[in-house]
Amino acid sequence: MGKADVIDGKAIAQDIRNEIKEEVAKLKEHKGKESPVPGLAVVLVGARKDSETYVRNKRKNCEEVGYESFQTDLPEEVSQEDLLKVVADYNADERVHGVLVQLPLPKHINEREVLDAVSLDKDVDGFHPHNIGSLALRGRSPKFVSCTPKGVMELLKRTGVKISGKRAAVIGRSNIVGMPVALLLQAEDATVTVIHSRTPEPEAICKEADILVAAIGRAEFVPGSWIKPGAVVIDVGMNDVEDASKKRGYRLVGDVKYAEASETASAITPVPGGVGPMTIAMLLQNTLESAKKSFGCS
Ligand SMILES: Nc1nc2c(c(=O)[nH]1)N[C@@H](CN(C=O)c1ccc(C(=O)N[C@@H](CCC(=O)O)C(=O)O)cc1)CN2
Ligand SMILES: [Mg+2]
Repeated sequence: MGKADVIDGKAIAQDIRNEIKEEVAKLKEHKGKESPVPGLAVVLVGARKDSETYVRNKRKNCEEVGYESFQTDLPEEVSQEDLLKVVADYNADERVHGVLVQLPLPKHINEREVLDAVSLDKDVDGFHPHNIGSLALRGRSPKFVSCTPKGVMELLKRTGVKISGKRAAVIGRSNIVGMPVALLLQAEDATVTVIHSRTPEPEAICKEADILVAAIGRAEFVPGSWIKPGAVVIDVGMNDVEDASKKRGYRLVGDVKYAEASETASAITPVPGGVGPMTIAMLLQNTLESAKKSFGCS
């Protein structure tokens, strides 16, 4: 296929888990035999297959690095009040250093109120408005950066991509990916343009971008002809496309036409195996940071 280097998010995420595992072992040595370990609590509402898979993977990854994990499964019809009570209990639980509610939530739940209810000190998803808002303010840093945007930045850093002074384009302006990624790139001194559904001539903007981040959730929206020669392409999209030849009846594609873009880019993330695996690796990293603060060793 193309000439671009493949940015192997799966392998980088494994490196990060190995690093975390070592740190947890050191933490245990440092704190002695009776030492507590980092703890992550996940709240899952309803029975969406995809959410169940992500939550199962979070648990598996916690086990791999030596964390304790806690999980509460609630029925689809759970009341707002009962969900908030579970969050409040985990907020107060000393064994727990990170609390997250798996998204999306059922329609009758007020998602904003739920995200606001997660303790700022345990907001390892970084979805609390205080954490997201701090990204936008110079001189202020969030306690936690949300996992997918943090994963994008980590992939760029670990691949040795220079960000300062570069032009970046971010396609998509969602609260949990596009907007924070744009702010993080800007904080690293990139000149960032955010492209959304009303942006005139997105193609012209993309063609100028040294770093292109696609996060709109539209299957293969970006053709290879939009890529600047030598650009680094980070594809955050995870779109299901029907495919009868696959066991699960669909295959996963990104927001970028991968084969075409690989001909022009210098480096590109695949889907699957690019940004996706970094999300949980960054969640583990945030949980470790939180635990270290609570143990007084950061
Ligand atoms: N509370 C949260 N909810 C959701 C988040 C989140 O960060 N916090 N992100 C997504 C789901 N997610 C983790 O929760 C997640 C999504 C995808 C992957 C991943 O590894 N994807 C693989 C492909 C998986 C597949 O084959 O289906 C990849 O891209 O290689 C990990 C975590 C929404 N909700
Ligand atoms: Mg800031």
